[in-house]
Amino acid sequence: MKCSIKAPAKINLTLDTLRKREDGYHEVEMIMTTVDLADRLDFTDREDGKIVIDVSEGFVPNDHRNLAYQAAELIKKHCQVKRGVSIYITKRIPVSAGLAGGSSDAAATLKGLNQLWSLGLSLDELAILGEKIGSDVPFCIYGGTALATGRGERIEKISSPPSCWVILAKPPIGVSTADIYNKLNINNIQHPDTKGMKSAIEQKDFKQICKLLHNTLESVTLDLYPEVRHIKEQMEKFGVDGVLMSGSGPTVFGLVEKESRMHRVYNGLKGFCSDVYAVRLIG
Ligand SMILES: C[C@@](CO)(OP(=O)(O)O)[C@H](O)COP(=O)(O)OP(=O)(O)OC[C@H]1O[C@@H](n2ccc(N)nc2=O)[C@H](O)[C@@H]1O
Ligand SMILES: Nc1ncnc2c1ncn2[C@@H]1O[C@H](COP(=O)(O)OP(=O)(O)O)[C@@H](O)[C@H]1O
Repeated sequence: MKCSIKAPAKINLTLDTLRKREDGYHEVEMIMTTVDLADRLDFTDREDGKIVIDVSEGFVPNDHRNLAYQAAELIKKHCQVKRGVSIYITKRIPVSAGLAGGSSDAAATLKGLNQLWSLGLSLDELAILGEKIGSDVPFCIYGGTALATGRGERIEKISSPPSCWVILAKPPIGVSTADIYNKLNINNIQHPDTKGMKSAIEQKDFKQICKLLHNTLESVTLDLYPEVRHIKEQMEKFGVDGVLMSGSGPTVFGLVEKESRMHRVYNGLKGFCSDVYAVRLIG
């Protein structure tokens, strides 16, 4: 038995940090949406009970550190499955980028094994399993567009924004999410207008969506890594309609309505940044 699942990347249209919690996590409020840049996971059933991971990119761990491995182990134990699985991950989402690549692979693994082993779990049950792996995993289970609260694991689906081009540019650095949250000064934050963004999305008001893009982690990463600030400035210079850093970074995304403008921004960024993608918003 075999099956394949796509694992799309996410971007944060807003990311608000409300307070630091006693468990070390931050209470957040963020609007996330999926883009059509995706990893692909191929699952093959094994009779020997083992979980075997192989990844197209050699530097991504293929052992218990891989979030897909953790997801497979978790659902196998939860449902007392005796069978094993080989998982081949074709990576297309850049790693440690703020695009939830690992979380999306974990979510795809929960969904893929639910299908492969005919476990009959609902999306809500998969999301509850997923939050044990990481705060972004429940969102990746549902996909689409959502308001995420709590530490990011409480998901309320909202309507889709109007589709547009999304230019993603990642400088050649990896950012630690824990490090960025730790360096955030919680008493000196400019909060996004989350409600305003939600209603701009409902009204499919592209201009207002671009105006309200805001991420409280952005200034921390921009101050630490000037190359991220440089990419943001270049995106503005090439004429994107809206620009923001995704998650804890370092990927910066630009929203563009017109295809001709998308080509101009893409080509301009390609001149000095090797990791650039032009994709569609699919949330
Ligand atoms: C910042 C965001 C925004 O979508 O995305 P990425 O930049 O990772 O894509 C998320 O909040 C990241 O979610 P995720 O990557 O799943 O984080 P987790 O594994 O749960 O947590 C990693 C570490 O980040 C910090 N953390 C995470 C989530 C949160 N609400 N508060 C935190 O303080 C904690 O120090 C935690 O140990
Ligand atoms: N399947 C996976 N794909 C990518 N990275 C993974 C995976 N499993 C574990 N990791 C590890 O998770 C860390 C964060 O990866 P990723 O999810 O790409 O970042 P982010 O949360 O910033 O989007 C990296 O250190 C990477 O080695």
